[in-house]
Amino acid sequence: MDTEPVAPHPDAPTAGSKLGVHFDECFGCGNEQEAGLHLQSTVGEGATVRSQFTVTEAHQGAPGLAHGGLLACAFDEALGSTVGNLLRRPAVTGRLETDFRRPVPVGSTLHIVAKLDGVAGRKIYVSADGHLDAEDGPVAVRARGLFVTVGLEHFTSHGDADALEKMRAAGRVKREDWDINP
Ligand SMILES: CCCCCCCC/C=C\CCCCCCCC(=O)SCCNC(=O)CCNC(=O)[C@H](O)C(C)(C)COP(=O)(O)OP(=O)(O)OC[C@H]1O[C@@H](n2cnc3c(N)ncnc32)[C@H](O)[C@@H]1OP(=O)(O)O
Repeated sequence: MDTEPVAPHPDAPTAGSKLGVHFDECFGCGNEQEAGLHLQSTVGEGATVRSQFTVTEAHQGAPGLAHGGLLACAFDEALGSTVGNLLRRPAVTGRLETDFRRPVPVGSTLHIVAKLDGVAGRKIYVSADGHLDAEDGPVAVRARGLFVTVGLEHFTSHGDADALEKMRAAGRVKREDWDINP
């Protein structure tokens, strides 16, 4: 199936909108994960989302340097948030590819710009660049992801049966936020 260009959903948040936490216990963005990444995201121009996170001592691999898997986690979150918020489709990561181009030291902030690249049926292609310490800083990490659209039952049948209720109770993602039959 050919990949088609994709535009944000008509009800997607507009450029400049700050995106909230989608789940308090999420390692990527949640407030209740002390050692988590606490990624903060804002919708950018076009089909983009801008995210930042600061590397702490909890994220080390080698002394003083971010663990590559943790950096991949940041991109998973940034790309997933781009898909979820801009397309309003429930989707999970099928494939995540990362290029580590420069070391990322503890204390540095990664500025991630993620964009929608296209869709082919249930497959959603996204990519992102992570700039070191400034929006126009050198690219330290680059990632490409394939997300696959799923039904909401993916989360309740494979994860927590009460997943949707828990997110709704916390004022987070609601069933009506999703375009379930795009
Ligand atoms: C105001 C706005 C409100 C809106 C609300 C927004 C709020 C914010 C929202 C959201 C933020 C979220 C942030 C979270 C970020 C983190 C995300 C994660 O980390 S997710 C966890 C890790 N991923 C998994 O656990 C998946 C495990 N895998 C699976 O469950 C399955 O393998 C699945 C669903 C991916 C696919 O399984 P199948 O049986 O449904 O479908 P099949 O046929 O296998 O695949 C469909 C198509 O995709 C391709 N595909 C699947 N995996 C692939 C791969 N690894 N590489 C290449 N192609 C792959 C296949 O070849 C197929 O393509 P062909 O249709 O045939 O062309």
